[in-house]
Parts: sequence; structure tokens; C-alpha cells
Amino acid sequence: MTTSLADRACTACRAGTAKLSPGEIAHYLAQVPGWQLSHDPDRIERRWKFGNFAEAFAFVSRVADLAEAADHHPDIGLGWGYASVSLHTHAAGGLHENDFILAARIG
Ligand SMILES: C[C@H](O)[C@H](O)[C@H]1CNC2=NC(N)=NC(=O)C2=N1
Repeated sequence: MTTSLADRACTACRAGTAKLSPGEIAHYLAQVPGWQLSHDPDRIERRWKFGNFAEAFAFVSRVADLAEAADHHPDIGLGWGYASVSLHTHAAGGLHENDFILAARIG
């Protein structure tokens, strides 16, 4: 049995790390329902709605904890009743397995 994405470990990336190919992206994207692919650079994004600002802020705080634990860091948007997360790997100039691991952990 293969390890589920959320249980895999993020690997440290250095400049020059290869970004995922379109075929690899499609393979990983199928494992993170709700996340959408965007481009330039390749990235995955998701937006959540909440009933107030405090709930959105608490969600963002949980995402920040997951990011620190993984040593992989998303761009985060926050406002009244919503939060958005965008993931890509700076070192690769696009998407890396690490982005999908963190997306799977965030949910
Ligand atoms: C050494 C450490 O793994 C790197 O600096 C990490 C930190 N967090 C990161 N986060 C993201 N999104 N992309 C990176 O390339 C990245 N690099």
C-alpha cells in the first residue's frame, strides 16, 4: 500500500529543484479535492468561507502551524469570512510534491 500524501515527509528544496511536469501535476491534483491549478508560476489554490473573521483567523493559524511543521510555506489571504491559500515551491519555480503534501494536510 502506498503512503497517503498527507503522511509523506516534505523534502528540503534547493534552488534548481525540478518542478513537476503537467502529467505529474495531474496525478497529484487528483489526490487533493477542492484545490485548483493556476499558472505563472504553476501553483495550487483553495479558498474557504467562514461565518466570521475569528473563525477564518483560527483556520489561518492552523495552516501556519502546519506550514512551520513541514518547513514549507504558502501564500495566505485572510478577510472577514474567508481565507485563501496558494502553494508553490519557490526553489523550483513551480509545483513540487511538497505543495501537494501540505495541501493534503490542510484539507
Ligand atoms: C530550507 C527550506 O526548506 C526552504 O527555505 C523552504 C522553506 N519554505 C518554502 N516554502 C515554499 N513555498 N517554497 C520553498 O521553496 C520553500 N523553501
